[in-house]
Amino acid sequence: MVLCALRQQLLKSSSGCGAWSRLLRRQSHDCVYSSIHGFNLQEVRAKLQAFPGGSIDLLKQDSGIAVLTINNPSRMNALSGSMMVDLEEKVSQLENWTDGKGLIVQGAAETFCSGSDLSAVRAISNPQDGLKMCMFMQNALTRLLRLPLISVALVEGRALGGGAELSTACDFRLMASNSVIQFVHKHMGLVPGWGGAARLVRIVGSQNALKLLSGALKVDPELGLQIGLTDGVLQVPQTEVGAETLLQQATNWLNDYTKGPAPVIQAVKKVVVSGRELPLSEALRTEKDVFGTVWGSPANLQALASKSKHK
Ligand SMILES: CCC(=O)SCCNC(=O)CCNC(=O)[C@H](O)C(C)(C)COP(=O)(O)OP(=O)(O)OC[C@H]1O[C@@H](n2cnc3c(N)ncnc32)[C@H](O)[C@@H]1OP(=O)(O)O
Repeated sequence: MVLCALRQQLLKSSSGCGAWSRLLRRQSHDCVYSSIHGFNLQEVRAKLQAFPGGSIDLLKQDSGIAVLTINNPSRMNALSGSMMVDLEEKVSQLENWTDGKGLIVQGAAETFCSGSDLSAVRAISNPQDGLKMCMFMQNALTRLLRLPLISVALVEGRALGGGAELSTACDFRLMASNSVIQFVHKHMGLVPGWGGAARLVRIVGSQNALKLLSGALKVDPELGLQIGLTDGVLQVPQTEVGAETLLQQATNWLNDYTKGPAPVIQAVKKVVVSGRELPLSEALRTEKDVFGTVWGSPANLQALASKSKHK
């Protein structure tokens, strides 16, 4: 993300046309805010680091599926300032993971995330600091959603406030049978600020989003399925030995969408992101560029040679 400001500068000084400026413009989509918006990344990072606690743990597996764990159990996995910085660093690592295909975001100790750490929120309750944190988290969560990996939020227990917003920064949400997603912002005198409202409207439509935000409704798996916030329900394992854990169930679910070579899976995600976010002409040009990376690739040539049938 340090590169954002540089890219913006290059964009301004480039002639405005041609492949190079198009490439720069496309890459600069990764950041919502940079120095031209008065956003100073280093300053915000330093401010957030003053509120330590917990961690964000990343496990990249040989299968190409990574697990990102929000780990602050004594505060129901609330996000401290240092965890926000940690999250952004882990997103950077995932952006550079060439062998990656999928990502599962989960909470430690049987709950997802209770939002931002209220002790940090109280300490930075002035508008200037609040907006800086908001811009930082919008950048980090936008980059999370745009990763060239198929991502799933595994929601167990509660996803509250910023935790609910975090769940919308994944492509899919799987809810454990005992779980609840709740945008509690109204009860805190707030609205979502980490991009959660914009993403929610795109996931469930504006009517449902309005109900969820204005009523601070508790979304259980049944309601989640009904409105399209949830893509599947996982059974909380009983105590018997041999029962599948929620993480195993989520991995099995994700496996259906991540079978195949990493470059192909990543290309699929890229064309969907551009279709979702760009105006049609630009999305079509991006699709052409991504198509160019897989046409004649080893996976394509191998499939052609095997004369595969799709019965
Ligand atoms: C972006 C905007 C935001 O995210 S604003 C934050 C929105 N989130 C909230 O308001 C959540 C507030 N917390 C709660 O409602 C409850 O603690 C929930 C999560 C329902 C859990 O209840 P319960 O199972 O009874 O446990 P508890 O209250 O005893 O909590 C255990 C310890 O965790 C803490 N905790 C919980 N959430 C937070 C949080 N967001 N920030 C900081 N600490 C949190 C509780 O204070 C409690 O700590 P302690 O054991 O009293 O020291």
